[in-house]
Amino acid sequence: MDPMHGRGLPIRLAVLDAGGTTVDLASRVVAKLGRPSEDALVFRDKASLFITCLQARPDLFFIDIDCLGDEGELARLAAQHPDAFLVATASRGGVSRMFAVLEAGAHEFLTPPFDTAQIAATIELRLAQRMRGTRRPASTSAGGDLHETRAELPALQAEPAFDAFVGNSARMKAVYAQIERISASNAPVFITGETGSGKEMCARAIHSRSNRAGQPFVVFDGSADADDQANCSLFGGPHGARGAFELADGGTLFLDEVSELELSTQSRLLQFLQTGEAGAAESNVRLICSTSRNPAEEIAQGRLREDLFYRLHVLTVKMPPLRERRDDILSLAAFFLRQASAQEGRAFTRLDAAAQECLVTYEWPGNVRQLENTIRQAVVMNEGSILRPTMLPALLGAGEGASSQLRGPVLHRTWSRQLPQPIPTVEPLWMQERRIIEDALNAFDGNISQAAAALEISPSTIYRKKQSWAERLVG
Ligand SMILES: Nc1ncnc2c1ncn2[C@@H]1O[C@H](COP(=O)(O)OP(=O)(O)OP(=O)(O)O)[C@@H](O)[C@H]1O
Repeated sequence: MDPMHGRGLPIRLAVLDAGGTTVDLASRVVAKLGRPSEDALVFRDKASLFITCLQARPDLFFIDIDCLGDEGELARLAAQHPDAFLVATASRGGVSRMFAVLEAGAHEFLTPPFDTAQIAATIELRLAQRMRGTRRPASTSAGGDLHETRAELPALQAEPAFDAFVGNSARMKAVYAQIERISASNAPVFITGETGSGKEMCARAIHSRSNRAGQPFVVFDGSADADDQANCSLFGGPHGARGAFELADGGTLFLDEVSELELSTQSRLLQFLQTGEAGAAESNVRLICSTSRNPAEEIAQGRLREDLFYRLHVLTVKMPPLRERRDDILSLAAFFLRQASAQEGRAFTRLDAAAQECLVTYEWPGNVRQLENTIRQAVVMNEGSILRPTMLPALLGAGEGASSQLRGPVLHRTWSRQLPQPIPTVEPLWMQERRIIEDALNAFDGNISQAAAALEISPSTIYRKKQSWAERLVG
């Protein structure tokens, strides 16, 4: 049997369009396909498109590229829906734009005037080729497939992708490539990135891939000691006390938060970079420094010596914040869930769809460390095999407001050391409604038709509600 190839199975179409032209085009094209189709999922903004489609798994996308933003977002959508057929539209084209859009993962790039018959024929052909033998079973009805489609979500990759790093987003792949290139050199490395984004992990990966791998890797926290103490701790003290440079001899010294060192200690560091001497002795140490602050601002404020910065800034890595690589959130969450469950003796194996949605839409100002702490807290405080949104801190579910309050260019370091605190609120009506509907969906294992029948509403009401929650959560 070849269920997806059969013409009886309705096509699920998702459209992103701020104006209306793309919706109109999509419906005219789908009408010509000679296949049944479900009611189109129409989105006015990209955030609700991403969230809802993660579960709905459309077969066909019509995306107004101007509404989506840029080709990077298109690549993200294509990566999330490798089996779907992706049509990008724009009011204006151009060869270079067309190449960029197709390279990002679109199958077609259309600009007016649209030849709907031609487009339908192309899609028909490609759908038949691409969808043969894949995805939803033929018996699945339009309203009753959430369970099946969710089960078909690609298995979350819970294994490290590179050294100890979990995450296969394009941004992290670029970081992995940079680490590989940088490892072979002996030059200083300067790592920037918000707190908790993985700077120390990056330094460890550079060390473990370098020819110093068998030698010590010493971490020195520039924010930890007062000046005199920092000087001694780094360069050695009176009475032969060994400093971090000596301890790291032959290996790598990772100097975290370099701009928090006093300027006199920064001068001694500069001296090391100029002469190779740390304290009285010659030192064979590779220096990797980091900051979670903006170096330009630190220099402007007089907290970071400009000459030191330029000496350090030979090879650089920028760790992207988690909110700029949301593709990694669920893999990381699955990894931390498995790890925390094993360590805490719990039975959690997966996150339900609503919990996934909470995690994917949150801003994560404390980055990967905050995600790790959040999952661990949920695992420790709860029992069961499925992690649900009610087990997560209220801050994540609150979505609106919470994220914008916490968003900011420079996050204070101490933020990541704290777990998000629940915000006491009266639960708005739509949230209560969402909880009731989600409980019903859970009770019927995600089957929308059955949940709708039990709630005495229509399946399409559930779809509409889900769409409106997604809009509220990002709104
Ligand atoms: N890609 C990743 N995969 C798995 N774990 C990660 C990843 N990135 C970070 N972590 C984990 O997140 C936590 C924070 O990482 P790390 O200490 O490297 O961040 P940082 O940027 O150095 O933080 P800070 O600025 O506060 O010093 C660690 O427990 C680390 O193991």
